[in-house]
Amino acid sequence: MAPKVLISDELSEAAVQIFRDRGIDVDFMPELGKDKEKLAEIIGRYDGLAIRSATKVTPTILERADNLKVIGRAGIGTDNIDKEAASKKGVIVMNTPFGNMITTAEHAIAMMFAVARQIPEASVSTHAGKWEKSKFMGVELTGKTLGVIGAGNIGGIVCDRARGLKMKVIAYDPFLGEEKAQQMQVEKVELDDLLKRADFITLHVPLTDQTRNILSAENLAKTKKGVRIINCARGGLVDEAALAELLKSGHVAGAAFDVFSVEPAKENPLFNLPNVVCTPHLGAATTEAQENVALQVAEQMADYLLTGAVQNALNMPSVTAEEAKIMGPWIKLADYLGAFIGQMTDEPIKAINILYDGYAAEMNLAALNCSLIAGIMKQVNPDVNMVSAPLIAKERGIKISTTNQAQSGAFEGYIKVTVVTGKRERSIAGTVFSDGKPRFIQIKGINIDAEVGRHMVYTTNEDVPGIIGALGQTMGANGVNIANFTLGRTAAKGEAIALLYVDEPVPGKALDALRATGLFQQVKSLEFDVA
Ligand SMILES: NC(=O)C1=CN([C@@H]2O[C@H](COP(=O)(O)OP(=O)(O)OC[C@H]3O[C@@H](n4cnc5c(N)ncnc54)[C@H](O)[C@@H]3O)[C@@H](O)[C@H]2O)C=CC1
Ligand SMILES: O=C(O)C(=O)COP(=O)(O)O
Repeated sequence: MAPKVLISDELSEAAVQIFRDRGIDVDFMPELGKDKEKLAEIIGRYDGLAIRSATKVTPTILERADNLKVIGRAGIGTDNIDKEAASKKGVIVMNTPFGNMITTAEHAIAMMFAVARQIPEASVSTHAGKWEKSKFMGVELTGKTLGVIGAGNIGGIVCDRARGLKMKVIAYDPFLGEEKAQQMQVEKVELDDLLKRADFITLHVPLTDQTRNILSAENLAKTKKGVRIINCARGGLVDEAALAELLKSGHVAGAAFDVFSVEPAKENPLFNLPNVVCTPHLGAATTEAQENVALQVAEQMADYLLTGAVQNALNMPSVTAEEAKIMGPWIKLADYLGAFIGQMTDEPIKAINILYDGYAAEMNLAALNCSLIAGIMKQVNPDVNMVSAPLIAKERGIKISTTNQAQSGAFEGYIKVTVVTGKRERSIAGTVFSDGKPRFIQIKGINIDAEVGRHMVYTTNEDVPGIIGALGQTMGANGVNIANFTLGRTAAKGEAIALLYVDEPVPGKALDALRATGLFQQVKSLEFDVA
């Protein structure tokens, strides 16, 4: 059945066409962004959800999103998505980090001009036939100091455009390297220095716990008298009430805001103050940007739903379409290795150590790790997937380490996983043969060559005569048909293991009967997600 995607925001219709062209069923219901009850009611039907900033993806929505695999944000900011809840639910969150950055930077520059020359108010007055030429005295930008808070993609473009306007640009961004700042020809400063020196301040940081209220009442009070403040990033970054007071007192000469702490903003402390320019979150609102982000998000979501390729995800490593194709069997192998060891382990896991050898070490290890950890964690919670597994493992305090090494043996490459519990260490290794089939190649250090079956039985025993007979007889007596089996041992009369392939899940009484023979140290039925 074709995957189903819901578009619950005002995306360009270009996205609808892309989904359809790629064989995805799509419902275009932009009104749902404002109707959280209705969204919660129907979200369960969809594999994908495409949004902008109006749709709030809350834990309540995610709770009902039983089929959801991917949320695509046609834009940059994802503060309207509860990413932790999405990760726990195993839903990938992706955005389009570049599609609207130029447009948004241009809006910030436009807002800076608008507030420097009071263009909106002058326009309203002129329309009213007032001709108030002396009322609207402005300031020049040339030679003024622009303080940029957050010099990433958008902030970086703003810096570039501002330098073109002959402004002196200073930037506060703890993650901006000195070398990069030099390349951008901006002076990297501390926040207090920026607040003290800037004639104009523009914000370009995401809204996070660290940036919330970054222009607090206290920080606003440190600004230079006559400063003008532009916010085209997010509401919540500036204390709007404190700013309103400083505007009224004349300490702040003007403000230009595109974003507000509550949106849609029906009322706000900044509304109706002189020289405050407001736009309704128009930063990304150009035909070019909307086309870019809609096309990109639809392609990315379709790629993921149809091929497993992951691009621009915030809670999952990227996997290109090409990698998804080559790595498919290896991702499956990682899942099987995890599933094997997860089913064998009853005690709390302390650490998972993963070794990648040869060919395997050259792959996208982050994605293989996610699959392997998911294979293990699924045994405890069947809802875990590649997205949620690392988070759940971390929550349980499981230490994960990976090592990679050049080809060391007969195989072109392999993966070996060792799980450490309070009682023991257990390991299994596997590879993918040229037929594209994953194989287990070593269990407990004993070499074996075993394909992966849907229903299997694993036994360990001392290598003595009569074991195979006992296995066959006991299974037969309990109505279990053995399709195939594989054996391995350390040495003659040493430790031996057997893997049986059976047609159906093995009944408990058959396993008990095997145990009752007294011939086996371990008897365990195993299930694998084999198509
Ligand atoms: N008004 C609108 O329509 C639009 C608004 N935006 C907003 O703009 C934000 C920035 O977008 P991009 O530049 O593309 O993101 P980005 O990730 O390229 O840049 C953000 C920068 O902020 C810096 N940063 C993070 N924490 C900081 C802190 N505590 N103090 C100072 N700097 C910090 C980062 O180091 C990074 O360089 C988005 O997160 C979004 O909220 C984006 C697009 C449109
Ligand atoms: O991309 C972003 O972060 C934006 O804020 C744009 O928001 P919008 O898609 O216009 O609702």
